Amino acid sequence: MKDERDLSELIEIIPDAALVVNKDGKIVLVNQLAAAMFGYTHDELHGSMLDKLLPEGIHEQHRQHVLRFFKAGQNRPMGQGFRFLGVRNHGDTFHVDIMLSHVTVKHEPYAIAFIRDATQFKQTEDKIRRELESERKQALTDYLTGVGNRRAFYQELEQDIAELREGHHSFSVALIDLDDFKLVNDTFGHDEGDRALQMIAQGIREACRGSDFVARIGGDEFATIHPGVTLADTETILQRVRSGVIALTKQEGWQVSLTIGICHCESYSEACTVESILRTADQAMYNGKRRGKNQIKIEPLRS
Ligand SMILES: Nc1nc2c(ncn2[C@@H]2O[C@H](COP(=O)(O)OP(=O)(O)OP(=O)(O)O)[C@@H](O)[C@H]2O)c(=O)[nH]1
Repeated sequence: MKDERDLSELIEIIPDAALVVNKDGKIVLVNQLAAAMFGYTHDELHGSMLDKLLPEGIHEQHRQHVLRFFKAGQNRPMGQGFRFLGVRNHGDTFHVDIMLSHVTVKHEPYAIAFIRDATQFKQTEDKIRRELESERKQALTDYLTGVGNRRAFYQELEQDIAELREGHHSFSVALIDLDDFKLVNDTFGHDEGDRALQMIAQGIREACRGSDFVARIGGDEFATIHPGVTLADTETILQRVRSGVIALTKQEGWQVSLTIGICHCESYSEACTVESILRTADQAMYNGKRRGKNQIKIEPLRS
């Protein structure tokens, strides 16, 4: 670039908001589009510090950024992860995408910044992020009861096994099967059966601790994971689950009891796999069913 005049003519004809700052962060040139974007007249911005266009909270961070930019000597194309919050004349903030290029005028280094209002872009990004998050949640939630589904249960269990392997907390898994639930459907109808499942899921969740995980993994079968517990703690929690659900269903006239099988993992061993933990808890539950239902059974985890 030959001189400042060339540069000021150039930035007026480009179709983006643009400004030129020296290495102290002072605005030495600004085009009409940039002034309008930030709600100033050209003269109000010309000669001001760039800080004027940024929220106070990021002034220091931005100064460091300018220093690094002049030191590194590299340009930053639009869309390469450089987004700042701008502040307009009247104080409202908005997201801006910035492209930075080095320019030398009479042997002095300057930065030329092309600025785009990213408000719309940011809103779209946020919307997509929220939609993805909600889809992810839905994919892991049981549609009827709102607790986790089978897929979520497997994910959670795999996570707990991985943490146990790294030496973290012990955990227990319980399979909770409703006794003679068919009778509820047969007596009160399927819709009432659905309502019973919803209330039972809620009852199980309320009887568990906040850190426990509850899922419905089959029609009338629930599963829970209890991190950081001893076997005795697990029994206490599941006694509470059992008596809570019995009281709740008695109150509603359904009279549902539970048979529960527990597998406790105290420390990591080769036997700590999803399959063998579930097989063990299932065996315990099956023993409970065989011995008359409405009880809690525990099986040791074997390889
Ligand atoms: N309302 C409703 N019923 C369901 C749902 N999923 C499964 N069931 C019912 O749950 C009952 C399960 O029956 P079984 O597997 O024989 O079990 P059970 O009657 O609880 O008997 P035991 O497990 O041997 O004590 C069946 O009547 C299914 O129709 C559901 O989403 N909604």
